[in-house]
Amino acid sequence: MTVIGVFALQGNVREHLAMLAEVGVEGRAVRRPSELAEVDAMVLPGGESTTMDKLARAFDLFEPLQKRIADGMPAFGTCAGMIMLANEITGGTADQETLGGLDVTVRRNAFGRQVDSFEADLEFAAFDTPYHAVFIRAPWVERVGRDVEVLSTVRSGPAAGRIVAVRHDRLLATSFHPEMTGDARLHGYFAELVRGL
Ligand SMILES: NC(=O)CC[C@H](N)C(=O)O
Repeated sequence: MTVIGVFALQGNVREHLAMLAEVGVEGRAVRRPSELAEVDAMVLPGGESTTMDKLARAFDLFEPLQKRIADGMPAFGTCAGMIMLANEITGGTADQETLGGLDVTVRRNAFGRQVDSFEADLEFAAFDTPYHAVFIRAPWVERVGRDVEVLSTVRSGPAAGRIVAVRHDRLLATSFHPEMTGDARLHGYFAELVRGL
């Protein structure tokens, strides 16, 4: 039975667990290395990436997480979670570190201060109908490596063309919060990826 952990030191943990339940996967909150050792994959939620970085280190989760990801554990990073997975970030604080693994450069708070949050309908090749996405002080992807697949971009407005969902092998990342709108299709997509291994 597949078990997907949710990084539970910060962020919308309950909402992600509810989405995983909806797509028929056992979800489990992960706060300790011993809990990480028991899951097949991880969701890294939104929140504040600088705080997540510090908390992960304070709870001795940073290195075990980094190692599991480097060893091929699937991970789904959303918003701050996307930042945590990125190999490279811009707009970070001087001492901010990421777990890495996802060959992209991500710009933090990219959509500008005046647009703290917004919603947009996105197209995904894997879905028949648009996916309604909620962005909160969101990052965007500025560079993608050769093996990274762009899953979705903003369709209109000043940020048109900006990359907001990517997949790199077993790593999936979105700029937005897929746990907030009741649409479990991205969690379903991730669960399929994990089950297919
Ligand atoms: N909603 C979010 O996760 C915001 C991300 C936050 N701006 C960061 O840089 O970590």
